[in-house]
Amino acid sequence: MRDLTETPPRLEVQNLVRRFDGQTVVDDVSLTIPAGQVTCLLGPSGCGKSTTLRMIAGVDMQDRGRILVDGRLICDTVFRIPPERRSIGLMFQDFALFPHLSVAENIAFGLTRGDAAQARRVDALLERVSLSGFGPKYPHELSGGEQQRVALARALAPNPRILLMDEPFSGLDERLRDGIRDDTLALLKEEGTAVLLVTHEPHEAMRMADEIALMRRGRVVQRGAPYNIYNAPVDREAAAFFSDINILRGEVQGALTETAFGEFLAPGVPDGTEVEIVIRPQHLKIDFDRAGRGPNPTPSDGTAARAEVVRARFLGRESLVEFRLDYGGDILKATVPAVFLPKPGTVMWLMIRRDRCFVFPRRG
Ligand SMILES: Nc1ncnc2c1ncn2[C@@H]1O[C@H](COP(=O)(O)OP(=O)(O)OP(=O)(O)O)[C@@H](O)[C@H]1O
Repeated sequence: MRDLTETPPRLEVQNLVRRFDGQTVVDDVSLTIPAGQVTCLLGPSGCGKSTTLRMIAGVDMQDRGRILVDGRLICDTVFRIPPERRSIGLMFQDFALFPHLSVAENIAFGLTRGDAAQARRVDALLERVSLSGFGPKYPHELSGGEQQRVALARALAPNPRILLMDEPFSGLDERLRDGIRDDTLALLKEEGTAVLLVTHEPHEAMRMADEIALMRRGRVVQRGAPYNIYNAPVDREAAAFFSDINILRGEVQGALTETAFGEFLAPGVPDGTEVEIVIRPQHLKIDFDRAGRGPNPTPSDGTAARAEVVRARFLGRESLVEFRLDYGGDILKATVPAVFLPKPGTVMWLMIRRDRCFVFPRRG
């Protein structure tokens, strides 16, 4: 129960369910977004992100659940405020600018027509998205990035309480995207709008979000700040969504599991349970062989394991080196933020940053 003196969240989604042809595509999704916060709904293609957004926008209707804006019910399964009265702005991947309207007319589209305040708002937004003087132009005269900025200005013009964005950067040139993401975020923060942004790109969510809601097969499996989602994933799949991962397998005996890197703690896991230890490639440490010996064990990195280089590639920002462990023969990938290209067959020693690996009971 919420304290009645507390300000309600700008957007609250409670237990949304949507089924198509007997298939549940959105399965008990709940979200809360305060004013001024950007939440990214992140997940693979087909997991139900856009369907969730469409229900909040009011262009699709849920089979179960409620949607509230500033504590006021806007939609449940019997009551429904129409989309245009929800004070929710929309911005989609294709920008959907009206081709027969000028830039200024596009931005003014959702505003009360014809007053001086409207003209001022359009001018201010054009200036804010660095398109002063573009008002009389038409969408086909603009680049993709410029169209994106007009679409953003149009969505924000009526001061919506909430802005829903569905893959808003995916139509843009990859090299421009990060700059446009940063500019967009700065504007959203200035306006103080609550934003729900749908994306399948972890990089985009990490860059834009105050909070990430990680979605999989219709369900939100984890919510939290980008740092927490990345560094404390709920399961192996959640870890793998953000980067390549390495997996070591073991069986628990006495709350410990034995690996090539020594023993790992598995507190509370019953004896005989198979576990997976997940490590991101940047959290493997590489050391040289010293006449058949590796570095000494440390409390933070455990025991070193002997391995041979299988392959090394330079990727621009980092080198990716694949190793085969002597013990068990597993292949592990390590990244090094430098040019590091040891020859195949080179013997090296690997250590694992214990504070950066996750132990999960093995599934299926
Ligand atoms: N109107 C519809 N009728 C039937 N099935 C639908 C309908 N809309 C969506 N679906 C199905 O629901 C599932 C979720 O679709 P949704 O578009 O929400 O996924 P998404 O996570 O946004 O994926 P993407 O990133 O590819 O857009 C998909 O399997 C899709 O085929």
